[in-house]
Amino acid sequence: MPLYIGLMSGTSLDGIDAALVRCGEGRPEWLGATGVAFPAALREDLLALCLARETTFAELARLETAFCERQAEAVNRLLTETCTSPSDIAAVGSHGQTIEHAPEGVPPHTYQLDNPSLLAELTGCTVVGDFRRRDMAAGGQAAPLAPAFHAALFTAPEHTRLILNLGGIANLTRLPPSGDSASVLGFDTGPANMLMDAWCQRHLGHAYDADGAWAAGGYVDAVLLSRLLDDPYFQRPPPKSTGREHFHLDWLATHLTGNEAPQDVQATLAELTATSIAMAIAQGSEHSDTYCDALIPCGGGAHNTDLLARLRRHVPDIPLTPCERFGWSADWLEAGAFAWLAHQRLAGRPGNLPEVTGARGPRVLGGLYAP
Ligand SMILES: Nc1ncnc2c1ncn2[C@@H]1O[C@H](COP(=O)(O)OP(=O)(O)OP(=O)(O)O)[C@@H](O)[C@H]1O
Ligand SMILES: CC(=O)N[C@H]1[C@@H]2OC[C@@H](O2)[C@@H](O)[C@@H]1O[C@H](C)C(=O)O
Repeated sequence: MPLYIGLMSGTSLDGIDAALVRCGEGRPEWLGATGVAFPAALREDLLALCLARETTFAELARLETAFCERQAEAVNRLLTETCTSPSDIAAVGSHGQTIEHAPEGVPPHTYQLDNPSLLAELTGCTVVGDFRRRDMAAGGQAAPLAPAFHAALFTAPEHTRLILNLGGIANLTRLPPSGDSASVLGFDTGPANMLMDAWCQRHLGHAYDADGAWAAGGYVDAVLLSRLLDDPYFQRPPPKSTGREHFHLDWLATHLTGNEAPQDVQATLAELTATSIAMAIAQGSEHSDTYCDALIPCGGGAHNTDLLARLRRHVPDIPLTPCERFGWSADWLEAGAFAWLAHQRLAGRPGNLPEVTGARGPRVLGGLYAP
């Protein structure tokens, strides 16, 4: 079965994840992975671009090139670590760095910084890029795309499973036991770590709250929590997707009185993530009479013990089941999704689930860049 590399650099802006995956007719198989952190200056520049959304073409090209060089570093390191050569790789699936995601914009748009042509030159591999825009052109949200991959990986007869990605943003996939892709549910539930990371950076100077220890020592401010949960995004029915454009520190500031202790705000943000996920799980169960037997957390937030404890309290009936039990690491699942999506592209098969994204129909996603 052919080998693929998936590259994902998510909304947390922490760096590039690369996963080596064997894809064929059966379940995708995880073979190895590596990560390349962004140098601090690149991270700052990317974050500034996401927040200010103003730049020059020359600056855009500089960032795109620097980003692409880090991607090539990740691919080449993964090839070395796994004793694999570029000729063994059917394709590299490159997500790119989301700079702006505005499915409700006029016109709707989603922009991922990427240069698949340069990546093909730097790695000697075929590259598939630009995965999201075809779904959006067909009227979809262009996100989340991972649910189709989750379905290929985790669907099992007689099991209803939930996959929960805890990145900057949280997205939930609900897989029915039937394997009927039309019944898969998937959407972004709201912030996972994005607000907690930004608040932690502002008050402690740390990129994130390791294990959620700071949040665990604070008190949830019930009034603030209820104000945050009043945001219409949480009540909106799917299809829906979101990002940094909506959930940022200025959004949080509009709900603060200024008298809150920073640590209590952190605890409240952790509770916001857990509560909004629990609401999304309940929403997903409304039209189903099957019992969910596994909630599988993935993404960096799967390491946040405080967040997982809050989730357990909100959803006591569904066992939290480690991704590793299925032969995959929670840290590399999203990168694996883009390896699988590249495989779908080469096979001429759709990558989106229209029931998830709201697109007019299934579409083959991504453009192909030969080496
Ligand atoms: N030990 C840990 N304790 C607490 N949080 C952690 C830990 N390790 C990672 N994280 C969180 O995980 C985040 C990174 O997660 P991940 O790489 O899955 O996000 P992403 O892929 O960038 O985002 P998205 O899935 O929204 O695109 C960090 O920013 C941090 O908040
Ligand atoms: C526009 C964009 O980059 N969205 C990401 C982000 O990160 C998590 C969530 O928001 C999800 O919708 C998506 O990524 C995953 C890989 C997806 O498309 O399934």
